[in-house]
Amino acid sequence: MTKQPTIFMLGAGSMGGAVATAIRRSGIDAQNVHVMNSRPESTERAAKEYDLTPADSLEDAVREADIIILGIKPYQLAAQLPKLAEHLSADTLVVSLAAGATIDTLREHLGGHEKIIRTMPNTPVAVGSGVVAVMPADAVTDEETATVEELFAASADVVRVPEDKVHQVIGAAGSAPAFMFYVAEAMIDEGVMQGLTRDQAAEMVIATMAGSAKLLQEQGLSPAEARYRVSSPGGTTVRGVAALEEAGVRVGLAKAMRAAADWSRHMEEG
Ligand SMILES: NC(=O)C1=CN([C@@H]2O[C@H](COP(=O)(O)OP(=O)(O)OC[C@H]3O[C@@H](n4cnc5c(N)ncnc54)[C@H](O)[C@@H]3O)[C@@H](O)[C@H]2O)C=CC1
Ligand SMILES: O=C(O)[C@@H]1CCC=N1
Repeated sequence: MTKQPTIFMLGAGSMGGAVATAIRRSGIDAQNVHVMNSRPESTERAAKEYDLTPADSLEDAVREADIIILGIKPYQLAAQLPKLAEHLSADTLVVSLAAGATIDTLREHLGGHEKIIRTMPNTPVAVGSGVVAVMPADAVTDEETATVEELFAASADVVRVPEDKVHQVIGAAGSAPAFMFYVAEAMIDEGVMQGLTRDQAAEMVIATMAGSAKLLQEQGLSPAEARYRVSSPGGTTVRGVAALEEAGVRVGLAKAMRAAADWSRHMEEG
């Protein structure tokens, strides 16, 4: 393997932690992944949980990094990025995970730094089954983008998209695990309502969700075709699907994706 990059994770919470796990899974050693959270105790906790190296000094961590991953909240970027700017080398790659922060905004907060890759990941990267959309700034070379994509390759479907598609990506991937969890939660609750234990209901619903996704991926069927194959004429499934239609679940899911995308646009407008 060629020399490993030195990576600095600024903020390893829900998403940064998942990305840190992906980076370690890609084969980067713990000594080459430095982390800093809001407080020293939180930094120590994240370093332990994700098997990373705690950073003592922001200045040193930024100076030593080949790649900096921004895992802080969008509203913190304006205050925190200028602190990084003065220690950045021109060729340090800054990778943002943040919703609602454009490459132009990031560049401005980083004092004109050009080597920026915007991404939109989702939390299943933690278990090696995520999605990461990658949006490089114009000044980033294909080779630099590939270096970052390699960090995610073992943990996610990596998709390069133009930056203006990020809002649709948030609805379909970034926020979407929460929509799936919501569906799972509702189905588990109803299973309990009907007399299954919570453990039984959770096991069945989660295994069915995972199995259904795997079936679509492996058999290449459209979701509609896969659904038809479950639906016996005059049987139980068609009645269930009719109830979903009556309850407006299809429209509800579409509205959820649209609301997430609309809010993403709103965040970018500031
Ligand atoms: N949670 C998710 O599923 C997704 C989140 N994102 C993006 O990821 C980013 C992080 O979101 P979450 O992980 O959900 O938030 P979080 O609140 O779980 O994590 C934020 C982390 O930043 C750290 N932090 C706060 N202030 C800091 C400072 N001054 N210096 C260093 N670290 C600091 C906190 O200690 C915490 O670990 C956001 O920009 C969000 O838009 C993107 C896609 C999905
Ligand atoms: O809720 C959020 O704003 C972040 C971005 C996508 C998923 N979580």
